[in-house]
Amino acid sequence: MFGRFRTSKSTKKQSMPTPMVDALAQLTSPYFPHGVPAEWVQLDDAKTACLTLPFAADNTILEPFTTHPELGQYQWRLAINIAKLPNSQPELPMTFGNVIMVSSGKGGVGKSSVSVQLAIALQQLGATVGLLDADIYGPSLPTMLGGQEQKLEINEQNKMIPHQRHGVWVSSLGYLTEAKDAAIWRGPMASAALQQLFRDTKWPRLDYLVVDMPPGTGDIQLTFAQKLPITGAVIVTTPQTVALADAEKGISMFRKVSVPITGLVENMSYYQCSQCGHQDAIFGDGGGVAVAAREQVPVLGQWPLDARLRAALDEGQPWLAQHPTDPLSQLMRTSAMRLASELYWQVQAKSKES
Ligand SMILES: Nc1ncnc2c1ncn2[C@@H]1O[C@H](COP(=O)(O)OP(=O)(O)OP(=O)(O)O)[C@@H](O)[C@H]1O
Repeated sequence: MFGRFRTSKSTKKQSMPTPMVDALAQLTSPYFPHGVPAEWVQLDDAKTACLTLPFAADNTILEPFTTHPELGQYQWRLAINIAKLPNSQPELPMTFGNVIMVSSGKGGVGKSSVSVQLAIALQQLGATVGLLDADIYGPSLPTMLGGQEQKLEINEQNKMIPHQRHGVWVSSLGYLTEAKDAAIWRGPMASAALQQLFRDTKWPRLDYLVVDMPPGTGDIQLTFAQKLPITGAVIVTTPQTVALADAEKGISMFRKVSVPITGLVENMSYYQCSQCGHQDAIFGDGGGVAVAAREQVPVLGQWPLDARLRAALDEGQPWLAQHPTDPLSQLMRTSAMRLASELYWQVQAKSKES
């Protein structure tokens, strides 16, 4: 289901009819804010077309093509060839793929859970993904992904070999030390350790590196945002008023250091009763969406508070990995697709400005 061709080269090139080029340019979809560039499409033959995307996606992105009066005359297939985008530190070499920081002003809003699930979702969308646990005071990724008993190996070049968990390459202090020992690290020591973890992990060729940041907007987050090559940041918040003020602080911190905010995930948006399906906005209704609108940040998704998500993470077996076709997993994959496309389009827009 999630396998993807990496390139779309076909031997014979068919020329594209003008109505098709026009329809592509005018196609409307959240993933294509400016239409679809004709060079992303290739006709395999008179009836089949291939869309090659520079960001991670699954076949659901083809829906507006297959239902379009003009484009729907073709059978569509999807290929991806993920672009390596410029980052916030142009002078630093980009060896980690596109770096996405997942951040929250307030603790406990589900930042680590969202990081894990976005990383797995991006991998399910055909990308090679790394996940860095920068939440140095409480590295929780080993619990959420499992494999705590297996310590990270160090090679002859003193580089850490990341673990592969549920298809994602993971590096965490929690795989080096006990979580309780990591908590003693403070200030400059923590900041240096983080940068070391970032650089001294022997990542394979990644399309995306998702970084689970420590909660808050203090010095450590600021140093990290300034010193590392970041492509975009994701803000996680609950709809609760106390979380929203901190989410806004996070947004302004990233803006101060010129890191683009790719989008916002509103986590625990509502609770859905597993018995009757009734939805209850127990942390308030749409607060994250309102902040996003005010700050002009795209909403990547509104995720429910769901006991199945929590139980799966507690067991080190994330829901997405265990139930990839479940609607809840599709919802998280849709957010990841939105993240990948926003990252691409925002960076494109910025490079056109400069
Ligand atoms: N949408 C959700 N539905 C159910 N449980 C959730 C959801 N999101 C997070 N949780 C649970 O809430 C708890 C806190 O989540 P998590 O550790 O991801 O938060 P955090 O913001 O990273 O916390 P910290 O500030 O400690 O780093 C975890 O037990 C997690 O499984």
